[in-house]
Amino acid sequence: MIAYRSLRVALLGGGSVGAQVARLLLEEQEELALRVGAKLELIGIAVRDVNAERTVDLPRELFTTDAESLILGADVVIELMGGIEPARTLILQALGSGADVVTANKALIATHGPELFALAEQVGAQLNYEAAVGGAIPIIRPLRDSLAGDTVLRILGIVNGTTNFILDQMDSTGATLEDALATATALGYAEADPTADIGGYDAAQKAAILAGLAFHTSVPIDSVYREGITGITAEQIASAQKAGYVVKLLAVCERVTDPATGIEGVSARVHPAMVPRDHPLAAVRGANNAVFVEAESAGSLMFYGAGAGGVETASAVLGDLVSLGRRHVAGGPGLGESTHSELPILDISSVSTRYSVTLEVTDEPGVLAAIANVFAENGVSVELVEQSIQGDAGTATLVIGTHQAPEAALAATVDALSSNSVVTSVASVIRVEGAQRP
Ligand SMILES: NC(=O)c1ccc[n+]([C@@H]2O[C@H](COP(=O)([O-])OP(=O)(O)OC[C@H]3O[C@@H](n4cnc5c(N)ncnc54)[C@H](O)[C@@H]3O)[C@@H](O)[C@H]2O)c1
Ligand SMILES: N[C@@H](CCO)C(=O)O
Ligand code: NA
Repeated sequence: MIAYRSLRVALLGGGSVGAQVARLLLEEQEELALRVGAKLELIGIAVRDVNAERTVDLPRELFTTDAESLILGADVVIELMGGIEPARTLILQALGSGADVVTANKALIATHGPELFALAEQVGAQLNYEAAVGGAIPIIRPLRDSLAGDTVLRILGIVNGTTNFILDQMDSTGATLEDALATATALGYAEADPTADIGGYDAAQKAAILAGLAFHTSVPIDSVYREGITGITAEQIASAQKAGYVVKLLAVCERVTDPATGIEGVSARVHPAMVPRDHPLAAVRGANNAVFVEAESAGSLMFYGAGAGGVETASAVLGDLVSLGRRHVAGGPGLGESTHSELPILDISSVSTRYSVTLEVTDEPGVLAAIANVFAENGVSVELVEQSIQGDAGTATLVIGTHQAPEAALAATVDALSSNSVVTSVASVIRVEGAQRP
């Protein structure tokens, strides 16, 4: 096939991902032209500082600080600057001028997605964002396209590499959270300010994007329940290990029916969870990511690989570019977002799951029965209890595993336990995920 025309590509951002995208665009120019049916001509790279040191050797004349002028002459704009502004305004300008857009910007898609998709649809432009979730791992296109004929029931995702690395270090070496974070920082996994990762904010943005695609519903970022890993202790990891579980920061997106109202909707939440060691997600080690999808007809699927890294993420960006380049050549509008279901977004209190509750209690006759009674009174069924007596202090540690129970019932149980005279402290409450859907 002979490339019959040229597509002018403007790159916004020349950092970790942008520099690799630029390199691959230049090095693979001929092959990419054959795949697209048009030459992909890199017309410039907008950066903050044209003189900044770069790890990739790129032609100096491509760099500019004038992003607005650069996008004026582009057929395709690739946004790899990150952050909300000026990325949002530049993408709106690009779409408005008829250009197609590729972005890796999960923060922007999670917070301003509807505005961007509406404009893209209005002008018939394409907006692709495979790199926004799971870096190199194909997960956006599978949900948007391959699974478009199925009904997705639930997604369990390890979508943040930094926290997975930290929890894996704690699990495999017994390290504290502080020590594991220091290792992650020294190895370049964690940012100087790790709040977005360890606070679960990055994962919550990805959960909002995944839930929206899976359930054909707009899922605002502020409707995603979020807990980070900052409260996770070496003791919790060791206790989970003893019981045959591993602790992971999970993004859980699922169809739920509120037990109180019977309303059917969807829920998206991010929190640490115990996962059985024989679940495929337990095998996701280090900074890797994986998204486990349960669909009505397809059954269980897992998408696994590098969730970050400059060149790995560049793979997803180039895939998006080739895909929209082909459509650009063939003509016709882009793939619109599918949000026709607009299911109610239900609060975390509507969710039912299993829990592991660790209590410090006084060690005397009748305590076990009293504790069991509190669970029963609040409608939470106990699956197993483990007790370890702590020397001569007259206290014992109880680890109680529950059957599936509504979040609201568990919260009421924990409240009642906290004020019960035999309970010295509720040491830990952690959700248990990865069981078959009932
Ligand atoms: N690095 C990864 O592994 C990874 C993985 C998945 C997604 N992403 C996403 O990819 C995007 C880029 O990430 P990165 O790691 O390459 O970032 P980076 O910080 O390494 O690079 C950002 C680039 O954008 C330029 N830039 C930033 N603000 C600008 C402005 N106002 N005007 C002009 N230029 C500006 C900077 O000069 C720099 O060249 C982000 O949205 C990020 O969330 C990154
Ligand atoms: N900070 C993110 C980068 C990829 O989005 C992570 O640790 O996974
Ligand atoms: Na991806």
